[in-house]
Amino acid sequence: MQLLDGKKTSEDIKNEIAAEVLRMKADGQKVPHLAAVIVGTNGASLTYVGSKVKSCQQIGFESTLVSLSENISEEELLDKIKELNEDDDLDGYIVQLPLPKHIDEQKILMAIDPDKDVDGFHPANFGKMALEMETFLPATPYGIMELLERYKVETAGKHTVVIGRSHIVGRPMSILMSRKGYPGDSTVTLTHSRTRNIEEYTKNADIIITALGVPNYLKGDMVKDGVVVIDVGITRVEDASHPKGYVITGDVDFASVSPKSSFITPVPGGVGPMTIAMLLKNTLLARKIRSRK
Ligand SMILES: Nc1nc(=O)c2c([nH]1)NC[C@@H]1CN(c3ccc(C(=O)N[C@@H](CCC(=O)O)C(=O)O)cc3)C=[N+]21
Repeated sequence: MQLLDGKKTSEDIKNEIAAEVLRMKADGQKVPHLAAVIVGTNGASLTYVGSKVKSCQQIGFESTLVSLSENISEEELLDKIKELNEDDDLDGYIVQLPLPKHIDEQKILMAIDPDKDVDGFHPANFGKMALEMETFLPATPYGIMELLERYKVETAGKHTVVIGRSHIVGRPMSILMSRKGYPGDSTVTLTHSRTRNIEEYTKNADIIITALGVPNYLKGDMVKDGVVVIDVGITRVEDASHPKGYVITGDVDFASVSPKSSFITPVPGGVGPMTIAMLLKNTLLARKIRSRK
């Protein structure tokens, strides 16, 4: 069993980006500028946005945090988005999800300028991804592809089973793994809440990618020997014995699954940190594309 160390790999990637930022500076070029919009004060969202800002400082990016009230109207948020689209100094931004219920998420994501959509959530970018064109790949799936590549995990002709069909993880992941080239060329099954007898798929999978948000869902008796397991789940489970009052728990029952696996991501320290690194990589790409125009 080998750990796919997302913490270390994300540090490697950030160091690579930092070196490139230094070169840009030495050339007198503008450094990448990323903004994050956060509506309300969800604890997990704050943690994520906080580490994004910290990472920007670490690698020499400019960053802006746009903190908005939980009670902001959809119209006001759309005005803010328009402002960010028109801000020539800004290379890319994300609108942290989920948004409060009174705001139509789809409408907001559609309003983001696709050239600044470093999350890769806009339909134009999602379409480009599916058609194998150059674009911003959604950060979490992109991070998983990067982990597979850096650890030289074989994917061609393998049976990949994705659990979960969310627009930001499961669905794009299923597309990326079936795309031509490496990592990809996989035969993909996309399973979800309406799938019957899911173990029949997981037991026959060479690679399993779980994006469910159900702590410890995948058990050792659901997988075959030698399986590659990617755990996208990050649920805060209350635990009074820990200083923060919770533990971050994945979708995979690590104790029973890891002995049967060839490669496996830990939680925390797996896919999560990779997501942030790839968001930064997308922002670097956004800056490069904008500097050509
Ligand atoms: N527009 C948008 N884009 C996103 O990419 C996006 C989003 N909204 N909304 C929320 C989810 C979640 N997400 C995480 C990223 C990093 C960690 C991460 O670094 N996790 C650490 C643990 C951090 C902790 O202590 O909570 C780890 O797994 O090791 C977690 C979660 C990005 N998301």
